[in-house]
Amino acid sequence: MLRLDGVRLVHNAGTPTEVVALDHVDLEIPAGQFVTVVGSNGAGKSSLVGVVAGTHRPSRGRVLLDGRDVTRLPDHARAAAVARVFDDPLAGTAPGLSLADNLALAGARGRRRRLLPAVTRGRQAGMRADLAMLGLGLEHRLADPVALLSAGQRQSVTMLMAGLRRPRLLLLDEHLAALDPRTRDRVLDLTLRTHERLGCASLMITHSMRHAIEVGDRLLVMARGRVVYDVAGPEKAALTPAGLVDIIAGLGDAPSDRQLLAG
Ligand SMILES: Nc1ncnc2c1ncn2[C@@H]1O[C@H](COP(=O)(O)OP(=O)(O)OP(=O)(O)O)[C@@H](O)[C@H]1O
Repeated sequence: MLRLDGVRLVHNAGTPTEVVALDHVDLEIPAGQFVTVVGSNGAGKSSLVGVVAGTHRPSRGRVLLDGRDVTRLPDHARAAAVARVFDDPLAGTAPGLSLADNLALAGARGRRRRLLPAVTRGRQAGMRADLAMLGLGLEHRLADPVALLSAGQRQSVTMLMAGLRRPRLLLLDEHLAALDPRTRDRVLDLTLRTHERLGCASLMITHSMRHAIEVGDRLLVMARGRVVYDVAGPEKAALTPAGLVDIIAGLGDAPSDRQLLAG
């Protein structure tokens, strides 16, 4: 589904602040596979997501989605196929619009029609059913502006909206990082259900060693812009948080305090 061939990404190329964020990245993720990604601060994880989403253009190499070369396509041209959820819970929703309008827009995203679709009674009932699954009481607040929701409620809605777009690829960029433990578990549960329901490929960046090991089918470790460790199945299941920290530390990248704390 997703394929990267020899991807290199250089920030601020040709200037004194030039940084090689990705180098020689070859990666193939089939539809239905859920991949977790860990690595120290600055290892290149967000750069990888940016290259796949189309916000960063590689200096070398190719990005293919379902066999189609999208390397030169901007992010908005990939929006129908790729949904991205950021670590900032306030980033994924339009605060001035109602919850109903945000959900309606999510359903229309990536399609040709740009106008806000009418929210019919039937659609409202569907929205209420989706929101009820979050267990946050949001099914009674369809008319409220999203700005009135808490950060955790907004991130839950953002995850719901990502699924409504029926993407082929879910990019989760530390999307659980800012949430309290209970909301984090709910959003993770919703993430996994969305992945299963869509049968899409998913790439989840995390600083939680436990999530990296316990969630998904395959685990990648990045260091200095490269994928340096790639495990799946029993080998992944046999890892421990402490062992994974040791692997990262052994790569010469000191694990951050955040990783150690996240365990
Ligand atoms: N827009 C940018 N301009 C210049 N350098 C950048 C930019 N974005 C990232 N970098 C640099 O590229 C490298 C990889 O950064 P990236 O954000 O991909 O790492 P990361 O693994 O996601 O880190 P973190 O865990 O801290 O979020 C770092 O050295 C970073 O400073």
